[in-house]
Amino acid sequence: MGTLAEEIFSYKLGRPVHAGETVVVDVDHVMSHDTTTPLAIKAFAKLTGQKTGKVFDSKRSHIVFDHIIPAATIAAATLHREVRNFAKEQDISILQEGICHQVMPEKGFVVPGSVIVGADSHSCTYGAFGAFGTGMGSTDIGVAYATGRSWFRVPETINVNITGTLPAGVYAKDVSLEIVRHLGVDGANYRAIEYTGEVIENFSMSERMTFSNMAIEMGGKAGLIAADETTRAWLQGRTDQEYPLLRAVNPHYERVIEIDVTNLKPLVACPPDVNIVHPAEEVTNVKIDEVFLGTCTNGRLDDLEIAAGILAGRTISPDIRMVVIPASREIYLEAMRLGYLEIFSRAGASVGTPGCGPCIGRHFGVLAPGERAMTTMNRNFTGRMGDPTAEIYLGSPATVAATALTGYITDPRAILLEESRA
Ligand SMILES: CC(C)[C@H](C(=O)O)[C@@H](O)C(=O)O
Ligand code: SF4
Repeated sequence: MGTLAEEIFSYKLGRPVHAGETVVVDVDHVMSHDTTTPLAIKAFAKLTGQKTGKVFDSKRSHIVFDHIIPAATIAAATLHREVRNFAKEQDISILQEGICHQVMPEKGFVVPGSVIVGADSHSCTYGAFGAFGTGMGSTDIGVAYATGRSWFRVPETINVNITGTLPAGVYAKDVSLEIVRHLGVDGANYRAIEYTGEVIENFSMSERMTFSNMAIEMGGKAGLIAADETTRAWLQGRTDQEYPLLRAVNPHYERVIEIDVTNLKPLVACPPDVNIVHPAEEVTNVKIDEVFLGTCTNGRLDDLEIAAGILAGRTISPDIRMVVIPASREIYLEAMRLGYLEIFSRAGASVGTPGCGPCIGRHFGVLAPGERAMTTMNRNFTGRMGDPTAEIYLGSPATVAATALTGYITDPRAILLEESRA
């Protein structure tokens, strides 16, 4: 009996567990990536003895190369080599086919009711599958690699209940930004956010992942959505594992937030914080230098489809550069088959290898001093995409595609309306 977070921990431990309790849990999977694994290896080596130590289970330990792939600098290439050597010693296969948070579910590692820890803050994305996924520092992940266990303080839960009908031109990302606007960047510190309501129930797995992904932008420990038939259908063919469809039972939520999306407009988060949210139509005078479509928030097939729909047969503003990076190889290949990549390329975009790309400003589209980017990312922190004086704006794939056409932040409804008249 309890919130979804309490139900998951109760299921894992085989006894009723309540918020506030500190528990030690056998984790189902442990993940780190090219940027965080080197530090995790240090912690792991300290704990286990460099030469003799073995990870708790090499099939449930995952290293993903995604943040700087292919290596952009000698330093990155050297780190990659160090991690490759560790992976070989430990019999861990390195996943090199996209962003960790996309690839982990695609490979069937994320099933409802499981607990997954990752050395990346957006590991909360797994909550979209009714799994308790959470990000931890590399030291904690080193310990999890060694022992297969992690400790948690079972979090209190904020329920975000989303109702109404999404207007045309408004997407899951806009709703996510609206939630951050409500809660603030620390409004869910060490809380689980549990998303419920008809809007969530009708959303695809991809749209649900956008929500769960952004839980950490409010300080959330997890961003949970109860698994259902949509989850089951997505997992079909990806895992043979049995799993429970857990849901909250008579939950006691710390807070309930009701959001009706019926009158929502396309939104933009302005720098330097994700909760500085304005309707796109109110910031249309902002001149943009680069647009970026991708990331673990919005680099999935439906995101590319929305943007391709807007860009088909058009070319981007000559004053702008556009970068498109599908979140995984699976998405890349499907987008290629469906002709989206051709649409982007013909429109004038650079299409990149699946991975994080310019999201953390390490390669493929860094910003010069004073430049501005309009992106589908989850964070607009100062300096994230390159020079510290550059600015980052966040919005939906539609807003990003519409902006690519005009060179200024553009409400996608303007373009969609024009299309429906034509
Ligand atoms: C580099 C990594 C540690 C970081 C994170 O944990 O989130 C990155 O993925 C990000 O999005 O800022
Ligand atoms: S795509 Fe961006 S937010 Fe997601 S894991 Fe990579 S760097 Fe972090």
